[in-house]
Amino acid sequence: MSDVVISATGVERTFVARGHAVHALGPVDLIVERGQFVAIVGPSGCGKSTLLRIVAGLAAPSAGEIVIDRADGDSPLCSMVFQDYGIFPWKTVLANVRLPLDIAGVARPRANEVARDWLERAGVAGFESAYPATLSGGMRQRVALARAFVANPEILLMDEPFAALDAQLRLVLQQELLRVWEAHRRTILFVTHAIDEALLLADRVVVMSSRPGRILDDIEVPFARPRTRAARATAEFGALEDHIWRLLKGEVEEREHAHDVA
Ligand SMILES: Nc1ncnc2c1ncn2[C@@H]1O[C@H](COP(=O)(O)OP(=O)(O)OP(=O)(O)O)[C@@H](O)[C@H]1O
Repeated sequence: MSDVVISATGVERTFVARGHAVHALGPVDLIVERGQFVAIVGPSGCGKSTLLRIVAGLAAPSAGEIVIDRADGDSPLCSMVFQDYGIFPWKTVLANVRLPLDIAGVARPRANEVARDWLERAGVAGFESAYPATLSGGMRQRVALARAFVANPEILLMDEPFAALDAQLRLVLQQELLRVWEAHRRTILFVTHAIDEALLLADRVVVMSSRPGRILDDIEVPFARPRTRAARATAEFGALEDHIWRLLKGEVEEREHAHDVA
């Protein structure tokens, strides 16, 4: 029996801006099983962030239905990790990571212990008293990851979390995320513009059309982990990358053509 955690049926979202309705998303049907790592790729403005916000309960669908099945009623539903870290500059690293536990009313000694444990796992041990401004982008994103995992959410929603990092750092943090995910198996929805990142990390890659974002393809990634440099250099990996690239390229070209005609 499969264990479905996210079940979206006919989900759509329309925004009204300056008197005009913008059909941003959908209809989208999406089933995600518990513990799956799902990457979402799609052209700019196709509604990827909107979809994450709907899953998080931060935005309501204009049509359709989304059902989230919680395995543990005590855990928060979702934690979000953004490209710009989303950590508070006026709080120390420890206080930032401890925040979800403070909100949950966990006693301070226990909260500090759990937060320190996650800082160590995320590779930021020793920086507990530092303020975010004194840290590099990579360190800040590690703090954001530690805070997301501390919350022990049912679902981790990651919106281009590594997009602002340089290529080497991005590789390091991708590996760190996989290491933590393999140990703790949270369900992850991970939005990225990088096809290779999606194929490196995810169990499934959901490819979206240009706005209004619909699902063009939903691909099971057939490569065993760890997906080493050698595995990524194979013809199979290249062919899948190419397939996704062609889908996205077609979408972008079609949209540009529509603009030319208009
Ligand atoms: N609050 C809002 N009011 C009006 N329009 C909005 C609002 N939020 C998003 N949109 C529009 O909805 C569309 C989808 O936006 P969204 O941010 O979800 O796309 P995205 O795929 O995440 O984009 P990107 O890849 O550029 O981050 C865009 O055209 C955007 O301008």
